[in-house]
Order: sequence, then C-alpha cells, then structure tokens
Amino acid sequence: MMPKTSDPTADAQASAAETPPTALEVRDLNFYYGTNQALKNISIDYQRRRVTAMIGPSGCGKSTLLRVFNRMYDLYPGQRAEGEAIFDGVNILDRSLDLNVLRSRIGMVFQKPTPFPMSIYDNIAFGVRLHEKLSRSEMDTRVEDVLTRVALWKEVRDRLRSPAAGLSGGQQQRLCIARSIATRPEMLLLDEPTSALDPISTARIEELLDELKQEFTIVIVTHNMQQAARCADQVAFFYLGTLVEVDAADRMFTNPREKQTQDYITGRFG
Ligand SMILES: Nc1ncnc2c1ncn2[C@@H]1O[C@H](COP(=O)(O)OP(=O)(O)OP(=O)(O)O)[C@@H](O)[C@H]1O
Repeated sequence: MMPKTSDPTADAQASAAETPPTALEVRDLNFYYGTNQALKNISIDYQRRRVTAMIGPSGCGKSTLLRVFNRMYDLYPGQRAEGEAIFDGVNILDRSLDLNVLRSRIGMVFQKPTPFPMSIYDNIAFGVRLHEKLSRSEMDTRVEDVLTRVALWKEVRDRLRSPAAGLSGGQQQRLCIARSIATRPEMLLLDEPTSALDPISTARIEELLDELKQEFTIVIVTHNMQQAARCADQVAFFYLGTLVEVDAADRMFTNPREKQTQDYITGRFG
C-alpha cells in the first residue's frame, strides 16, 4: 500500500493507483425473461485480476447476470439484455459479436461439474482445438500445464485417456476449471462452483481461485457468506433484480452501507 500524505491531490492519485483497472464495465443493464424483468439498471465494474463475489437471496438475479457475460441467453428465444457490458472496448451484448471468441475469452464453470463425455485429455483439448492449431506435443504441454495449475496433474497423469466421468465430483470440477482456462481466457465466471462438493474439495477450489486471480479476472456467484469473505476482493449484493451495493469485501462484511445488506449477511433474511 502507498503511504498516505497530507496532500489531498497526492492522496487521490495514490488511491487511483491502488485501484485495479476495470476488466468489465457494466452500465444500465436490464434483462428480461419474456415480459419478466429479472435485472434492473445494473451498473458495476469488475476489477481486473480480482475476485468479485455476487451474493443475494435466491431469485435476486445473480446467475442471470453471470450468464449475460458469456451470452448464454442467446440460446433461448424470448430472453434479452439491454444496456452495456464493455469488455476490452467492446459491448458484449452487441449482436454481431462472435460468440465462440467471446466464450474463449470469458470462461464459465457451473454449479454441477459438467465434464464432456470424453477422456480427461480430450476435455481439455476439445476447446483448445476450436481456437488454436497446436502440434501434438504443444497440446500435451497445454494439457499438462492446465492440469498442474488446478492441482490435478499428479492425480490423473496416468489415466489421461480414461473417461472424465470416472473422476470424483471435486476432481471433475477442477477439470472443468482446467478446461475453462485452457483457451487462455481473461475472465472466469463461476456459478456456485462448490455447492455440490464436500468441504475438502471446496477448500481446494477456494485455494485455486486465490492462485488463478493472479492471471484471471474472476466472478463467482455464491450463497456461502464465509466463502465470499474468504475468496473475494470485492462483493456485490443483489436483491430483487437490483444491485443494492458493491464494495471491498472487508468493508462489506464489517460495515455495509445498506440495511438490506446488513440483514442478509447476518442471516436475518434470505
Ligand atoms: N429461464 C427462466 N425463465 C423465466 N424466468 C427465469 C428463468 N430463470 C430465472 N428466472 C427468474 O429470474 C429471476 C432471477 O433468477 P436467477 O436464477 O438469476 O436468480 P439467482 O439469484 O441466481 O437465484 P439462485 O440463488 O436461486 O440461483 C427469478 O425471478 C427467476 O424466477
């Protein structure tokens, strides 16, 4: 941290220097399932190489927002988003955007581990082949690299050609994270990634997030307040489709500005 000075201008500059640049800037975003508006005028900045946790009671729109960021709604007629989500200078809501490119740059991991019905090796190689032409040895290196980074390599190196379905739930989820980072994205979106896992597997995923944020911007939806407090740099609290407040995690959990946030994090509702 830069030391504070008595000069307000210098203070402001020091504070600006400490603020990580924004990876994704959301402005006035509205989302509709048919006539049902699920997100209302959401504006939020996701800081580069930081973990942002999105919290809030069931149905408040956390997953909907996460899914907007890799355009999942395109698969479903009747669902639409309005507003802006600026990523690398481009509005990702723009209809002309190449979704394959978007999804290689913004990876998604779901609540339930969803390995493809193929070998461990091919789970990683499949997405990479869509975007890059690697030699066999380059692909071998990529597979080893990402499996090492999710701390799975030692456990699976002798059975890379075995079906991924034979892995435990926690291993499958780490494989899904490895698959997401194999295309070298800039952002990782995780929708309650540990809710189907035991406490040990959960702890391993949380440790992993701490390492991955050195390279990736991470957004995680979680119902688990302890998890948000352990993993997140920034926390956003949603309620009934609106963003109630967003702040640094330590401030959010010790001194939230809004009563609704206070009530939620202390377990008084939701
Ligand atoms: N496919 C859908 N069709 C219609 N409405 C939907 C659909 N999916 C979600 N919704 C509605 O949109 C709102 C937000 O849902 P969303 O799943 O984003 O909330 P959430 O905060 O992620 O909830 P949870 O924590 O239970 O996963 C809810 O009112 C929900 O009923």
